[in-house]
Amino acid sequence: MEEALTRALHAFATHPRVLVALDFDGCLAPFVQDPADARPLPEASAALARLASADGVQLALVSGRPVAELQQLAAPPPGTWLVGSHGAEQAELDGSGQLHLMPFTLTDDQARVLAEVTAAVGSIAAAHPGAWVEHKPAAAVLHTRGLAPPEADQALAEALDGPGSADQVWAMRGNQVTEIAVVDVSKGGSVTALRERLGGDVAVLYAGDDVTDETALAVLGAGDMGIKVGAAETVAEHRVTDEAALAEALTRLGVWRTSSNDE
Ligand SMILES: O=P(O)(O)OC[C@H]1O[C@H](O[C@H]2O[C@H](CO)[C@@H](O)[C@H](O)[C@H]2O)[C@H](O)[C@@H](O)[C@@H]1O
Repeated sequence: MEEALTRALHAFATHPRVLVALDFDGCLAPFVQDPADARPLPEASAALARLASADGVQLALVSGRPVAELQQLAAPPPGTWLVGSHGAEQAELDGSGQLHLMPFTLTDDQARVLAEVTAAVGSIAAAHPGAWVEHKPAAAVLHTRGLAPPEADQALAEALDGPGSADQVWAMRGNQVTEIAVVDVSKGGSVTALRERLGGDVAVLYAGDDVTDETALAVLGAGDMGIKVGAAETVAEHRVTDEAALAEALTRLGVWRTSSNDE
């Protein structure tokens, strides 16, 4: 691990209260062809369990995934806060691991727009064999991981320029996906809300790999710590090469955090 990252993590570990907020796909879990097969690296899961057991640490997963799916795939420790659908859904696991989901419903108008968007994205997928549509509570997602790059780029652009440019929708590019949502949410707004929920007096570590994570990395300030996973452009101050390197960083943080509490 780079010396600057080690030093920053060590300093971060000394804050009395910390929020450790993490993206899931491409961050805790390596990318796979079928989203249902994504799982956190075992080292990442062990690090989360250690962090969750430390005093003064609130753990949160902040994902584009629907909350129910995030819980099932990530299997986070009891006490973890969950943000799903890029901020549209909020939930928390209580001390015994029971999920409490905040009510979330679309208006009739949003439901109508989602149906239109879903149909349009379905037509684009049908025109590009190998592409497919993921259905979320507030969005339709065109997946192109099964396509060769030129066609994948074309299909993703068609989704952005077509249904993604309609009124009352918010389109975002992700890793080999274009997502079109009918609610205006972001991971940045979610991280700010999580901080406020803790009373504001808390240092925040956020790690993520994707364009959608940049909004969360951008709301960090003095005393916080942003970590980009991978080589893409970022506003984050720190970077790790891949999911395994992030798991190592989280493990160190957990060890420092728990050993300082033992002293
Ligand atoms: O915010 P995240 O937790 O990073 O979730 C982002 C999206 O992740 C999933 O798609 C991505 O991972 C898939 C499995 O590795 C991969 O096949 C796909 O190409 C990636 O874009 C998920 O399917 C989306 O709903 C999430 O928004």
